[in-house]
Amino acid sequence: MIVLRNLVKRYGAVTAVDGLNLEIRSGEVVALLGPNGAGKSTTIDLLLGLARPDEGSATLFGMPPATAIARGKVGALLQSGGLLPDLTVAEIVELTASLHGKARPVPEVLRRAGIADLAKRRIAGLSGGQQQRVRFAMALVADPELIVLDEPTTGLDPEARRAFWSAMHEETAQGRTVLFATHYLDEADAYADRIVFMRAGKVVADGTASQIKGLAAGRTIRATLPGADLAALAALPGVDQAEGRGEAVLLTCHDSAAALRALLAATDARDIEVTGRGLEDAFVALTLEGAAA
Ligand SMILES: Nc1ncnc2c1ncn2[C@@H]1O[C@H](COP(=O)(O)OP(=O)(O)OP(=O)(O)O)[C@@H](O)[C@H]1O
Repeated sequence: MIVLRNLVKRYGAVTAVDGLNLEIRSGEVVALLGPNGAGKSTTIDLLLGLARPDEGSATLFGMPPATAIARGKVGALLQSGGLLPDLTVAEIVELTASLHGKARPVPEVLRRAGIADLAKRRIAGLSGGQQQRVRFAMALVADPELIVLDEPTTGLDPEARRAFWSAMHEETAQGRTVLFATHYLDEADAYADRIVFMRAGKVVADGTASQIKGLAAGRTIRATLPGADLAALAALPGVDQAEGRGEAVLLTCHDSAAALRALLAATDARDIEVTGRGLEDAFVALTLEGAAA
């Protein structure tokens, strides 16, 4: 559905996107994650045809982006712009609908975006979060097969974020493909089937949330073990490092199952907890790797 081949975009001395390759298949929900300035928004601009690549190509549905968009196959929610302040909420969504051959009924779309009660309000008087929901309604109204969202929940309060994702869930249950850029690790973890991690204009990791978390290597075992011999624990199979914490020990492991078996066989450890690393650890690890490179 989306094919990006060797995409390069330069702004003067800055290479915002640096030889990016990405394919997204129909029905996938993909998060584009990465630190500030990684090139997420530029990638979205290139795939929507809003910026021209210096090298490489972007195709949507096998067509140039502008053609796919003109056919109403793509709905997009961008970070800013796109709202005419003097129109009412219903008017701007109707105007967007009128630009497309097929469109969903406007009242249904306003309900889905949680703004049915704002239909007669002028855009200029809305809060930032309410305007963001209007953009969401505009993205949905053409009944697109692909929805592209650049940081869709920025400016939304926690309840509005939850409502937004619940609405998105209903949309994806109908088989839509979604690509969203986000800074919120919990959103990528909870809502994406696949996370594409970008850094310095390149894709540096691509997989399910648990595969990406796995890149922050290993799990931690915590157990109560008074008077532990830390050197002996560090030498157990599967263990990389052993640290003391009062009466407890903390084992960093590359193979937690082997470490657990050995720990139980060799010691009287009790109150044992095994925890995986989170997406935050992976985010920091992937970002720092780049800083060191
Ligand atoms: N119009 C522009 N002119 C000059 N530089 C730009 C322009 N747009 C982006 N850049 C630069 O390209 C790089 C990538 O920016 P981009 O906005 O794509 O990153 P991002 O991952 O979306 O960041 P953020 O998470 O902060 O929104 C940054 O260094 C940015 O300063």
